Amino acid sequence: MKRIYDVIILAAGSARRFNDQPEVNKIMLPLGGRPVFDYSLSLFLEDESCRKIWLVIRQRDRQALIAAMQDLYGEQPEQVTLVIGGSERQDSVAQALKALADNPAPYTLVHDAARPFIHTDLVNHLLEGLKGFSAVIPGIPAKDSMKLVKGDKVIQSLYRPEVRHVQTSQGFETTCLIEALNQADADNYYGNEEGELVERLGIEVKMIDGLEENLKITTPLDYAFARLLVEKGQLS
Ligand SMILES: C[C@](O)(CO)[C@H](O)COP(=O)(O)O
Repeated sequence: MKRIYDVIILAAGSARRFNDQPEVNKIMLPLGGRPVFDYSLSLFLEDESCRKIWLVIRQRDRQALIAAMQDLYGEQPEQVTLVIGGSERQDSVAQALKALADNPAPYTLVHDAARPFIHTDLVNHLLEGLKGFSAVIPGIPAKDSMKLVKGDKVIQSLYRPEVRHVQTSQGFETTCLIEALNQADADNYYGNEEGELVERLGIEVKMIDGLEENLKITTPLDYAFARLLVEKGQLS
């Protein structure tokens, strides 16, 4: 099996929507006896197609993360390079791309460390999709109706069958991801996620089916739900 992709795991978020204690990083919280970040880290460590893991962290979490990896693996695994993130998601991805630029893999995946229940099947579907597209992202159908609003005014009702909740991992040809980030930087444009930055280049982005269980731990309620799922043996 060829090691064809690198993954950028984003673990440097400010967790503004999680709590009012910036010193607590949700990706370090315990989930079934190990930290949240280890769920995706271990999946990519075990994936034979994955060459390197660029783990983007906050400077203040560095020591704690190194200590956690020592506990889990005896040492920091050699595939893992720590990168200090920027203030926004996009700045963090840009930092990682800078770090990998000398020797990029053909493909780069971007994953949220706060999505512990990513599955190998999803990673394989992304890689399959990248044979025909420069950017492939997963999404799941919206269950609720979705509306665009400005303040308290409804601007537009979205046609639900065409609406998706976007997930990570997202997969890219590395050259395409670098171009998308460079263009966004040149335009001083900040998007929600990397797929959007590729769209801005006029490049088609393929949507594949995400997984309902691939939830993101954004709020304390999400964390409670994730713990319940692990405790009940629904997910591991
Ligand atoms: C990329 C993402 O997971 C797609 O839904 C989401 O936008 C990440 O958001 P965050 O603000 O970086 O947590």
